[in-house]
Amino acid sequence: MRSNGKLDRFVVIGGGISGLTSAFYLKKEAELRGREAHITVVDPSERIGGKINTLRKEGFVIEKGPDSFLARKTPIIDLAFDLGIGNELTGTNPAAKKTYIVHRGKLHPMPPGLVLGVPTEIMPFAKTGLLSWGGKARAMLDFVLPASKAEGDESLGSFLSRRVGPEVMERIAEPLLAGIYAGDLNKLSLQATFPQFREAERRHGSLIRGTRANRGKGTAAPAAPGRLPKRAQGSMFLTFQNGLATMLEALTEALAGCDSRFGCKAVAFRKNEPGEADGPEAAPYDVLLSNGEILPADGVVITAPAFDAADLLEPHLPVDALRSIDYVSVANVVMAFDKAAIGIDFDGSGFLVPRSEGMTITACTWTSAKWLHSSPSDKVLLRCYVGRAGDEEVVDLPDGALTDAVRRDIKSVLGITAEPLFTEITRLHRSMPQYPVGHLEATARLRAQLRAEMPGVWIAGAAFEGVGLPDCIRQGKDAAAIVYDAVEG
Ligand SMILES: Cc1cc2nc3c(=O)[nH]c(=O)nc-3n(C[C@H](O)[C@H](O)[C@H](O)COP(=O)(O)OP(=O)(O)OC[C@H]3O[C@@H](n4cnc5c(N)ncnc54)[C@H](O)[C@@H]3O)c2cc1C
Ligand SMILES: Cc1c2[nH]c(c1CCC(=O)O)Cc1[nH]c(c(CCC(=O)O)c1C)Cc1[nH]c(c(CCC(=O)O)c1C)Cc1[nH]c(c(C)c1CCC(=O)O)C2
Repeated sequence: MRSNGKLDRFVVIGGGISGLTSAFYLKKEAELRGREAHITVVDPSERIGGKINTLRKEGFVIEKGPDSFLARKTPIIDLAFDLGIGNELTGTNPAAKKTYIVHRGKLHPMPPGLVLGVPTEIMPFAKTGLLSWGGKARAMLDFVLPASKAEGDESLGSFLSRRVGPEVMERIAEPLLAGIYAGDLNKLSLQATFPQFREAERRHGSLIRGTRANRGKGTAAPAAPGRLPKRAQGSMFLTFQNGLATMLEALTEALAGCDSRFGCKAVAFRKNEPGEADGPEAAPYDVLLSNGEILPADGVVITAPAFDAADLLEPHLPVDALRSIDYVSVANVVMAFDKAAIGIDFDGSGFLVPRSEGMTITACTWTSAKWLHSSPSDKVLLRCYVGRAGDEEVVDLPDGALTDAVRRDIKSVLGITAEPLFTEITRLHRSMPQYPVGHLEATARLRAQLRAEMPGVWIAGAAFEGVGLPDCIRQGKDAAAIVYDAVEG
């Protein structure tokens, strides 16, 4: 495959966590293989990191995008240690582990034993004020309803309403899962989001029984917790004590010697047939940039969102798999207060709001309680979320109207009327990919076509095999090995 005897040239499209990880591990692959690589990262934004966006201000560490990751998913922990920043990891405040759900305007603690909305302990579930007796009884039918014999994918919503009934789905599962995908459960693929649910039904004849059997298996602490700093051990969620941007800073340093084009978009992609392009610069692919530059490439990793990736690949391949991934727009409103002006000592990480409550916010994180490093000790930091599938117009309300709506909800649930010290609004348009039913097969087909028709080109990132930061990192790392294998031939 190599057309230039000395150098392997790679273009990474997208400077979010998937692309940066890919560039980092491409560099490592080159070292391992004893080869020399020239790597260029391209991104239309002037700012590195894609969705990751940490603001450090007045002693606060404010996450405007993702705020943490699941400790049991190790690729991000491996990357942290590969980057030499493992000692910066930190866990949630052990005194703020509870999560609440709003029901009829009031906060109810999530019953202990819920795993992703599935009850695994019967007593707390039986006692919760979140559900009616009918709703609880309907959920218990899961123990006796036969497992579906149908093969193939279905929606998360159809599965959950089949197994535990509409009330558990609407009052618990939907808000909880909206706190991951901001999605409509009736459209999200079960296989691409929670394949373990279907597996529980298949193997144990019941979602609840299966979830109980799996509880503790790989769900809590990460493998080899001993390598984590003490303050990170035993926590389900982790982050860095100076924010997720720590990872971007370490990656920037590790990628010194690589090239980048920030503020510049990849606009097209040319595949050169052998013999078609000549000269010392000739390469199997050319990536055309919005500034008119052409980057010759032996290997390309595309990590742009599916709709942007589709524009690039459309002239070469069928891209319906990419076009069928919808994206939901969300926003978050972060407010800082003087602790003295609030007068509540919150004992949880935050609360979720079911759609049926008719509020603007979908969730609220009591950030200063969940993450002790995030705020000075005499301050309170709240992060409120708006926008979910079917309710996205709210994201584009003008700043004043958005803040007013959020403050109305905070007043009605928490009684907070204090004036914020400052407010930070972040809008993330088309930011949450919604994996449609059949997503995994469609992705596999697309990748098989890429392998066959465009060796050396790969596609990875949040649109494909998991939206979580660790999943993006795993995909970026895999992409580096796959693309390098193809380039080395
Ligand atoms: C509000 C929000 C909260 C979240 N919270 C969490 C959380 O707490 N924990 C967690 O694990 N995950 C969370 N996620 C998910 C996670 O943040 C994302 O899935 C992940 O950051 C995506 O990384 P990525 O590199 O795949 O994509 P992105 O970060 O979107 O990067 C893709 C990049 O491609 C660039 N691009 C687009 N078109 C082109 C082009 N033509 N040429 C070149 N570049 C292009 C874009 O500018 C962008 O920078 C959250 C997501 C959102 C939106
Ligand atoms: C309770 C709650 C959740 N999520 C949230 C709360 C609010 C209160 C609080 O902070 O405690 C906040 C949140 N987190 C996320 C959203 C959606 C996007 C947005 O609007 O910003 C929202 C609204 C993304 C996410 N939240 C999470 C991810 C990562 C998912 C992954 O790694 O697969 C994302 C993109 C993690 C998360 N988030 C939640 C669970 C149960 C999980 C773990 C899922 C699992 O065990 O697999 C629920």
